[in-house]
Amino acid sequence: MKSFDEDPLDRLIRPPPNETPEERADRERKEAEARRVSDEIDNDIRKERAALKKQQSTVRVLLLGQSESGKSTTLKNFRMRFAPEEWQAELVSWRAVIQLNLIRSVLSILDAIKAELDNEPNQPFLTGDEDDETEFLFSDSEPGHEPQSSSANSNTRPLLTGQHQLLKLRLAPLRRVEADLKKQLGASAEDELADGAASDEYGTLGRFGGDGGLAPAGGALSKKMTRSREFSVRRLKDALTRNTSGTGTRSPRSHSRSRPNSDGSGSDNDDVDEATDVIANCREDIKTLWSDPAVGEVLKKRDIRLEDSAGFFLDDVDRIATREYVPSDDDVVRARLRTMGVQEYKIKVYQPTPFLVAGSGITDWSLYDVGGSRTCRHAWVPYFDNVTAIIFLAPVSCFDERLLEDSRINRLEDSFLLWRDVCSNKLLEKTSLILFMNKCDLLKRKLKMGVQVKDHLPSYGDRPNEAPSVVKYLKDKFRDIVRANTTDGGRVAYYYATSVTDIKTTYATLKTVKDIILRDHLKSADFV
Ligand SMILES: Nc1nc2c(ncn2[C@@H]2O[C@H](COP(=O)(O)OP(=O)(O)OP(=O)(O)O)[C@@H](O)[C@H]2O)c(=O)[nH]1
Ligand SMILES: [Mg+2]
Repeated sequence: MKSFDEDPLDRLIRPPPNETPEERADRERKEAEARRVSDEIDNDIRKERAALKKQQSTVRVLLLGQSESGKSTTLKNFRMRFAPEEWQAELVSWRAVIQLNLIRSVLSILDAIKAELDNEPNQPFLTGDEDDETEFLFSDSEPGHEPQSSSANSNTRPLLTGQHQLLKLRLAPLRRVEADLKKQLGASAEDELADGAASDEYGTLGRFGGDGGLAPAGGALSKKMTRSREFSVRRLKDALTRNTSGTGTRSPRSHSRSRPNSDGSGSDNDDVDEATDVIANCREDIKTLWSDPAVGEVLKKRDIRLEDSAGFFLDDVDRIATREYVPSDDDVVRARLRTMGVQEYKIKVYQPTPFLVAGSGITDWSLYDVGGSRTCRHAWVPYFDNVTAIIFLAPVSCFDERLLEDSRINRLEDSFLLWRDVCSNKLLEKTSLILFMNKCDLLKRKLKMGVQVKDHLPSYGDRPNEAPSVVKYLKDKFRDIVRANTTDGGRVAYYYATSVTDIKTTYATLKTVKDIILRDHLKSADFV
């Protein structure tokens, strides 16, 4: 009689009766192989689960916005505060970038001097599309700005003398240093080509063409002149590692010891690379150039405002053009290096209670910094998948400026269109939206100088021409775009007025933003 206690499974796996030793060995071999395969599968499943968990627990933040909106600057602030060791280790390798920024300003002045000495007319920044009359939200009256005619120079007394000619010659070695530094950082010919050759093939996120139809703005020429010297690198981390030692991989000076400094003191530091040495030798000449009233007049006449351009370090020559120069936090935050493609930064952020993940105080963050010019924007979309938060940078001081890559488009208009694309993108439906209305310091400066918002943004009407009122007005506009472009009109976005070159106030904002992102992340991952 069959026992009810008998385990049916046991019966199945029980060795057959009368098993020969050979049969037994064969069975055991097969069983061992089956166990090995089973263990392997279990292992793979475990690994996949761990990877998925890690991916889900990684906070992914995308920095978006047009070119020169402040994305990389925001990222630098973030890394400085939340990955301080890595930041400190990287500081010295930014020296070459800052030196290049400084040289760029000097060479822009030398170009202007050359143009003046050659009696070249001030070239207006034309695109060939000036007939397009389409109006959007913005108008382009810029009272008082008239392009200069080519005969404007001929009747005036010469501003420059032989002294300026001499200064130009003495500073000429900086052209070679510029080329050397770019090579060292790995700025490719392709990158430099991209500087001036942006097409309008891509709209905001690839969907929109330019419909501003506006005449060129006054500041465009000055921007164009400095922009043509702008550079970028394919992989910032690689470029910086090449310079990590500060002097290590950079070529030692070869000729400079025989040359006295422009202050006549002679060079005394043998352990310095050639670029730093040449720049230090040029210090006094750079100062003379920048403080010269006639040069100032030439720049003004040619509508070149270096102070307003990215990576402006001419007021810091005394500190930077030395052999001992080590960049400060502020310098690195203000340094300009155009982003190409998408650059990923992984950092570990320590988060004290109450947002602990599975008992650990550390969260993995992946921050993505993207190139903001129109030709770069098609590269953003693949990163929209599974992104925790977007920090969108909209420079609010740009209400009277044009895109460098398409001078028909007002920069503020471009930011609105881009924000609209982000808000309405299905892939980003669950993503936290954080808007930085950036460059408030420049907005204040511009309004103080008397630039009228309503002249460029007619709908602003007779509201006060003051920063708080402008920021509030723009915030409402951005919020209206969120409401109009999301399925549930109640989607929450977070708005901040920022000046991200101010590292102190930005720290306060970033602390709040970090908490918001983490809270939303934990909520969506069901950790809380
Ligand atoms: N005064 C001022 N300058 C700013 C501010 N934010 C950024 N900048 C400067 O503007 C320049 C451009 O900033 P980036 O952060 O490089 O701009 P980006 O958005 O990364 O630009 P792309 O890499 O071209 O897409 C830099 O020289 C910054 O120092 C700000 O709030 N105030
Ligand atoms: Mg950038």
